[in-house]
Amino acid sequence: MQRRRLVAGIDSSTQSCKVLVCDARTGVVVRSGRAAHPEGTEVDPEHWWQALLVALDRAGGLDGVDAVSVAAQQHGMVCLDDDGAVVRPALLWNDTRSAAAARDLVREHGGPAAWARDTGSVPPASFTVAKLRWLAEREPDAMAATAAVCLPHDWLTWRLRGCAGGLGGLTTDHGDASGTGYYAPAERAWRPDLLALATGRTPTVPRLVAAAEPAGRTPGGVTVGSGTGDNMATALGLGIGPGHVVVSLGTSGTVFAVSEAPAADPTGAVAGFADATGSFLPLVCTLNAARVLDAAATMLGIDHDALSELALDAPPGAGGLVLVPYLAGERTPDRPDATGAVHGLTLDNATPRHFARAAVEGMLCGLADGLDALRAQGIAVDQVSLVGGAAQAEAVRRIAPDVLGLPVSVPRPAEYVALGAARQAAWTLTGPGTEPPAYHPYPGTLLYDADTAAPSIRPRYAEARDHVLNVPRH
Ligand SMILES: Nc1ncnc2c1ncn2[C@@H]1O[C@H](COP(=O)(O)OP(=O)(O)O)[C@@H](O)[C@H]1O
Ligand SMILES: O=C(CO)[C@@H](O)[C@H](O)COP(=O)(O)O
Repeated sequence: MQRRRLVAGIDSSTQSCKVLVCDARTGVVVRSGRAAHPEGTEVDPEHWWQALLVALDRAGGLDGVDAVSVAAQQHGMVCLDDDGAVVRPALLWNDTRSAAAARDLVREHGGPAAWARDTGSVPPASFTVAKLRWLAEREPDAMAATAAVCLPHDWLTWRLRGCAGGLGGLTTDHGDASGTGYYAPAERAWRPDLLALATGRTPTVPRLVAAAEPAGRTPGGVTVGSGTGDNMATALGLGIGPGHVVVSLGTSGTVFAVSEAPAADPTGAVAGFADATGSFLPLVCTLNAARVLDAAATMLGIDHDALSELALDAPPGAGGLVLVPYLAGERTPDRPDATGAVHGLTLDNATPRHFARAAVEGMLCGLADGLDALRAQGIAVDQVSLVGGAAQAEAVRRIAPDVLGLPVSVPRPAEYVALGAARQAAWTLTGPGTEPPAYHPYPGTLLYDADTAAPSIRPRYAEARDHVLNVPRH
């Protein structure tokens, strides 16, 4: 009898590292492990590596595993010197200190329309290109010491491969590369001119590896897939097709779809990413999702289950109380210096339950704006799937259809980023020219419908949001 083949998928996201070891053919999870990442928007990549080793160990290691792939938080700036050592802690996607650098770059390369045309996106502070410009201006010695620049998943993939080939052995995939700001998704090629514009130099960038192509092997001989960004991996894990939109509520809130055509939104709301299969992944990202609920629960001194119960005990619209959720600044809309705000407070709605409801509604309204931005780019929206840590809250699932204006399906809670990475690893075993295996490992998707009696929540939110956005920048 043939031995069952196993694959490992790794999700190195903002808050933690998760590992799934799965049956290569079906995606059924055989074993799993996780480990926490440190807090903060600037992190020494060594912490990710150590968390990966712990999570992998908890998942039983790579024993019997035929292939492994890493998916990770997008955009993070990992700078390496000539010897391959990390030059300084990585600036993460949610670090906004590069906001002015992003604005300068947009102007210098001819404005938003030119960036959208050339790279599919108008780079905000989150993109690697803006972080590199910040580095060149603020830490020129670190920039001078930077011989190569790569992304979190590139670096972890290289470490898994024992750093084989030195800096020249670094690899990436087209999906994650499309979040750098120096890559053209429509041409599937790097834009060294834009890297030079940001840095004044031409550091080495990783070799682009196609979908289903291996990046190499671990020292123990396990095949290593190209890996990808965490959102691209979610799309692979869910196996989404045209018309199917995903709303992911992790540290970031993302709204995305798979598309056959590259996006180029000059308003900057939609990032025109590539996906991990050779297609495209138009995506809207907010800086404020699960942590808005974390903060609301902390403020009320309760846990997530109690927050969810309270929110469901308050009327739709929270009696006019509106929470604008820009707690970490915001990326969409591009207001890195914005702060959160509470509007419409009255004696009647000044209760924990109204506040809990306003937190859930405010977080979801940010994503509903994202859905509108995707539609404005001609993306069909027939169905919405809700995933990520905050999708586990019953209040989020039940309120989401009212705010998003669509029925919402909630796939069984699972680690879809890690599952997508595992699916990519399995695909690497069959190689280019083949289809990825069909994974249906999680029956039990729940469908939530809109409450037809719910008042419209979004107009009030839009009023409060615009009030916040109209506060002059200082
Ligand atoms: N039941 C729940 N209700 C609301 N939020 C939750 C719940 N369970 C987990 N979370 C939140 O989800 C977040 C982690 O989600 P995850 O998708 O793993 O994030 P990331 O991929 O960014 O690391 C944390 O902020 C956590 O507090
Ligand atoms: O910046 C983006 C997408 O452009 C984020 O979605 C990051 O990729 C982080 O993801 P999570 O840790 O929130 O999953």
